[in-house]
Amino acid sequence: MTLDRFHSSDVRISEDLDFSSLVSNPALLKGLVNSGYQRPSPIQLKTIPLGRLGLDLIAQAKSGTGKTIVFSVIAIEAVLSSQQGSSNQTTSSPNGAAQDKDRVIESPRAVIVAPTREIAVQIQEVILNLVRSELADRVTCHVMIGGMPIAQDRENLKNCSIVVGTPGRIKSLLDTDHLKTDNIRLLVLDEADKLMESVFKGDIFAIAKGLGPVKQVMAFSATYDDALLAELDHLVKNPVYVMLTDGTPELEGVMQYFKVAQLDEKQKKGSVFLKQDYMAEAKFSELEGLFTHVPFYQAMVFLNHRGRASNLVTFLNKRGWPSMHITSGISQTERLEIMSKTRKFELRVLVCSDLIARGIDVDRVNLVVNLDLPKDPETYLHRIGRTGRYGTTGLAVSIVDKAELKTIEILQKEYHLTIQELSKEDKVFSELTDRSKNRHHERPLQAAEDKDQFEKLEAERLEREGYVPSEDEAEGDSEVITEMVDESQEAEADSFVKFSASAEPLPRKQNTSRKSRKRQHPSQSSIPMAISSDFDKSAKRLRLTEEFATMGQLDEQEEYAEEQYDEQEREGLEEDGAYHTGAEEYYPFIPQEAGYGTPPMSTPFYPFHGTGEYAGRYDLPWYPSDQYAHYYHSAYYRQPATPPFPTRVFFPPDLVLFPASPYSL
Ligand SMILES: Nc1ncnc2c1ncn2[C@@H]1O[C@H](COP(=O)(O)OP(=O)(O)OP(=O)(O)O)[C@@H](O)[C@H]1O
Repeated sequence: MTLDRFHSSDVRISEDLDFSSLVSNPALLKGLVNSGYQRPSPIQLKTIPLGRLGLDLIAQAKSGTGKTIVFSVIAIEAVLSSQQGSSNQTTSSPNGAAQDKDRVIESPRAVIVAPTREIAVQIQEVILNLVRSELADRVTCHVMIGGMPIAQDRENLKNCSIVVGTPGRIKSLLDTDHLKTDNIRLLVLDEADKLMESVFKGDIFAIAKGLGPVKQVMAFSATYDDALLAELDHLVKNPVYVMLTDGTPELEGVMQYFKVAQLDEKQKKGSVFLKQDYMAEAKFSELEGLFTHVPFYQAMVFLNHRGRASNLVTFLNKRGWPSMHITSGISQTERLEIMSKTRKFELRVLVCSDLIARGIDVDRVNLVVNLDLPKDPETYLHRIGRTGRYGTTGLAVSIVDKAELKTIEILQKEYHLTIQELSKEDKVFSELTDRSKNRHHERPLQAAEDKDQFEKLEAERLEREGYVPSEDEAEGDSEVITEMVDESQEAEADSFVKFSASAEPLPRKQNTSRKSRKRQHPSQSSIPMAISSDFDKSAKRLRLTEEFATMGQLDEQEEYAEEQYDEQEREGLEEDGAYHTGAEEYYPFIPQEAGYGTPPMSTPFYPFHGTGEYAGRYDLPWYPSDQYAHYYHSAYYRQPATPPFPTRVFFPPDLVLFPASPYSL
């Protein structure tokens, strides 16, 4: 439900029209009104009539301006119109509702593909809301995504008018002939530019081919670049283009700021490892300051590091901000649970990777924070588009280190984004934090129960305000580790280290999926070679290559690839209809007596630091010796670096694994 409140021109239309001029079926119209949609947005006004005519479309409109409704309405209308005149046509009541005795058994008429499971689930919810009151018997919609039992999909396909899913799962249902294509007339690609990237492209083209020639294809996104548009042209024949933004699709209602996190003098002298760690901590405490001063209802915090995501969640929960995190390493059931908690307002903060930078719609999110900057400007725009939904207002703050400032400059200069500095001394900051003023990013909470829930969460948090971290947490055992570093080489090593920012204009990374790396013998991998050549025995330290320094970081492409891998590789395991985590594939050798059991897939990889083949095969941060694996492990988890080391598990021929510390888990 959407409140009657300020909406920016991003979603306002000048015509005095409502949905009745766009939708002919009275039951669908009622569904729109019941879901809170009165007046169409510009993209809805322009695109729904074209889609209903059966035209191929490539449409672009800013984040949160209602693209989902466009293709949902077109898909539902396609189902309804295909039922007219067919032999199993229902007897409709005067208002368009079907009689029970005439319940329609459907084979799919439309397939909607989205790059992530969360987006697919969200689209299904929108469609079910639209058909709930009067069309539930005529339009069935099921979501088919990786990480969930495929047997359920096969069952659901026995009566399903609209399939919504992720590429890998849809392709495997097509390959196994469970998804019948005879009646499919419409293919929708949501977040189409993402679906044209190498991770998905093969599957998308295979799906389009599998569906046969006579299809309407519609593609939607907030961002396209020329190369991806050219790819799309091979798929969407003779498209009508509806492009609603010139240049950068910056949302009018989202104010963007950046804030620089600093190290103190003592920290600046730390080792490169420790400086990374200190910077992460400095960013955490900037975030805490921001949360304490700037009022918000819900926030999404993006970062590029799985291990740090779980550390941040621990940090925030201790301080009274109920938080959870979603990255690709989390099992699908858990991911859905976390999204549901976010939607129910049980969480104040969702910590996430770029997996959910796109498409996710949580109306109460009025603050987005980047703790690391993303790799490309499109992802930046998608991230900040998680607030300011449907022309409302929101705040986006990037907490950056000095190196990342360069990326901010690129976003400002080359992409013409208005990102202002936010420093505590600023007027802007005091305005944002002045509770007596009408803050531009604050929006009313929609439901009465939301207000109660907000008060409850705030009261709980205030009780914990003034949380003092334990000594371990505050200082750790970093001194011990610092001593291991030869300071004379500090500057040299620093020159190898780059955080996520780049002086180049935000390059795209190549797709290096876990699948491909997993199968590579370490001797074939460039990463171990690069490290070992930089291992200076006399100085007893590593010289960091850029690749090495960024290990442990999440890569957006890689995360998406992992989703695909999960879907395709586990297919065989799911024949019995049970859900297999795949842990047995990833950790076949971890012996029970080591004290772990088999870790679930949701276990982040980064508590482990390995050497030799183990690291190469399982995509762990790689070290040339157990000493250095331990060194990094200790620096990362703030454990003493002195022997005795934590339990070591040896695998032939030269495999060493350090267990995660209790601190990190
Ligand atoms: N006509 C409308 N009137 C009121 N609210 C609307 C309307 N259309 C969409 N909305 C609401 O706007 C929000 C954003 O819509 P939606 O998720 O479809 O945007 P989007 O353009 O697909 O965004 P993204 O690019 O992030 O995927 C949703 O909460 C939706 O309920």
